[in-house]
Amino acid sequence: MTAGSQPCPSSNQSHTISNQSVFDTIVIGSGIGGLVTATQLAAKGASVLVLESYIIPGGSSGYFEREGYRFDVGASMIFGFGTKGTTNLLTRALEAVNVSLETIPDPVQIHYHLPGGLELKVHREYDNFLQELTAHFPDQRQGIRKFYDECWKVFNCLNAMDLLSLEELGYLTRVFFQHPLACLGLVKYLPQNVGDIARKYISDLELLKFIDMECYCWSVVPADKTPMINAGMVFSDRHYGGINYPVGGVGKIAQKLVEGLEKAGGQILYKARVGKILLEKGKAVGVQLVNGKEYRAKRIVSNATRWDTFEKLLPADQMPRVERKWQQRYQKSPGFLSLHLGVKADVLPPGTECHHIVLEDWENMEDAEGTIFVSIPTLLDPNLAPEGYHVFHTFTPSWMEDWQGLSPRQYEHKKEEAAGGLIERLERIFPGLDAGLDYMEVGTPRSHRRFLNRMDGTYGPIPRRKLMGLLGMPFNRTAIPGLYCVGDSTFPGQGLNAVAFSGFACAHRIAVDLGF
Ligand SMILES: NC(=O)c1ccc[n+]([C@@H]2O[C@H](COP(=O)([O-])OP(=O)(O)OC[C@H]3O[C@@H](n4cnc5c(N)ncnc54)[C@H](O)[C@@H]3O)[C@@H](O)[C@H]2O)c1
Ligand SMILES: CC(C)=CCC/C(C)=C/C=C/C(C)=C/C=C/C(C)=C/C=C/C=C(C)/C=C/C=C(C)/C=C/C=C(\C)CCC=C(C)C
Repeated sequence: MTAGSQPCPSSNQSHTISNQSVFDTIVIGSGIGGLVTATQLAAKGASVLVLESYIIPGGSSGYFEREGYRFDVGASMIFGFGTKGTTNLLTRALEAVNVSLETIPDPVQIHYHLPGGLELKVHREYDNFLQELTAHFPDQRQGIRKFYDECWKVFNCLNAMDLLSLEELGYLTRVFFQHPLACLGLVKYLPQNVGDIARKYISDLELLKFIDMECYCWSVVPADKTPMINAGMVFSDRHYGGINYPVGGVGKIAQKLVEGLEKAGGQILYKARVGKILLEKGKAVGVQLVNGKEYRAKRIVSNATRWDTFEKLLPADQMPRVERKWQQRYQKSPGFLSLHLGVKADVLPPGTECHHIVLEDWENMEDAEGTIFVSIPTLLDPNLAPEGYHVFHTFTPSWMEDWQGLSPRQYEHKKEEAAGGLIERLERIFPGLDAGLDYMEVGTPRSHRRFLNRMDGTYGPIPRRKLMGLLGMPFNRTAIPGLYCVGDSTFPGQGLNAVAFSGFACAHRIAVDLGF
């Protein structure tokens, strides 16, 4: 990825910001977590300034354009655009600032191509999915139904209530009186992981490996380390609100949120890289950009990862004890090696689905370049590529260590070699892929660190060992008064709908703190 032909940011990108001495809130970073916090607060009447180091908003949900193709940089399978219930947090976040986005329903969440010829589609229709899975494991029929039905129990609890800050006693009391059973249900599942529940119902080892993959492909850890609350959301919402792709690409979500933010009186500044969070008497009072410019606010929110926040924006040697403890529980997941491909349309057989997972040997599921993810968004929105071509985003876990200490030539060579290996493996599913290539741009964890500002290019935090479900994930307040975190290193973790939740919660907590 190079910055060369990035799209221009929206119109008011002059570097002047209204002459305000102290904002109610400054948000560092315009990922979806940061933007949901900002829009929620602006909608409540708070004065908000978002500072984004890049030239467009969105972070991992951004995009870039090359030769008529529009590529999503990271997030590609979008939850949270449902039309009913309370868990459709992206729809709600947009609505709160009077904007909306057209989306295209995806009939199949994932087409799995797994070891031993296990070919399987997760249909939007729950019963169709269960039928297809049961056809592969007929003697596990009951267990399959019971396991996935238990995931629905979690989802139904969440989908019954307003989702706001669990750090705010008034909300907790209200929600408990309104939905006592749903709250008790969630309390029961908060410390649990998927693996233990799956093993209650399922005995077939291959099926348990499949459940591992069902978790791994979004949580980057197997079922034993994946919190049940998150699985309840993912395994049910894909059949409830569904997976829906934004018309115009994933980048539109952030663009619309910015439009809503500005309509509500909030401001955003691009190319504004925060170098330091300013503290006075131990309290966060402002930020300093790397160019020396300072902005002050009553509350500071960091949408940078926890590692970036507490090791770079604040002095690493003064890290609060709770943050050290958090680092003992969670580590950085690998980043991704991403191939952004433009491919001739005739490579794809009719009926090809948008999202694919490819793995040849169960032993390699968690290895670097083990599992391959493919997303072909032009099957839903053809306007993202020139006529007759598709966008073909292929990515696979990859560690920063493998890309360091290389000369520019070695780095380019290694990228080409890795891309060649992935394309060769994908030829089994998409014969003619290599010959049909029209364009290729390769991103590595180094690209993610450079363009998304994520330490080591990580996808996000993963437990170092089996933890008690979600109980170890911090909420939005931090040990530093006046400083909050939002995004995928806060409860409940990775995923656009998950970071949208963290944004709702963070804004709610700040609004109560500031008396809005
Ligand atoms: N990283 C990936 O490759 C990837 C892939 C798929 C999905 N996702 C998803 O993307 C979401 C991440 O969302 P998020 O809200 O946590 O944040 P994010 O990482 O998407 O966005 C953070 C934003 O903060 C900006 N930023 C960081 N440090 C800054 C600084 N010092 N000054 C100014 N700006 C700064 C970055 O440029 C970025 O725009 C998660 O849902 C994750 O699961 C990520
Ligand atoms: C009061 C009392 C007593 C109590 C209380 C209790 C309570 C209330 C509790 C509550 C809780 C809550 C609210 C919670 C919440 C949660 C949530 C919201 C969650 C969410 C989640 C989500 C998620 C996880 C998502 C995710 C997703 C993802 C990550 C995705 C990804 C994807 C990918 C990567 C893809 C790829 C693939 C291909 C391409 C194939």
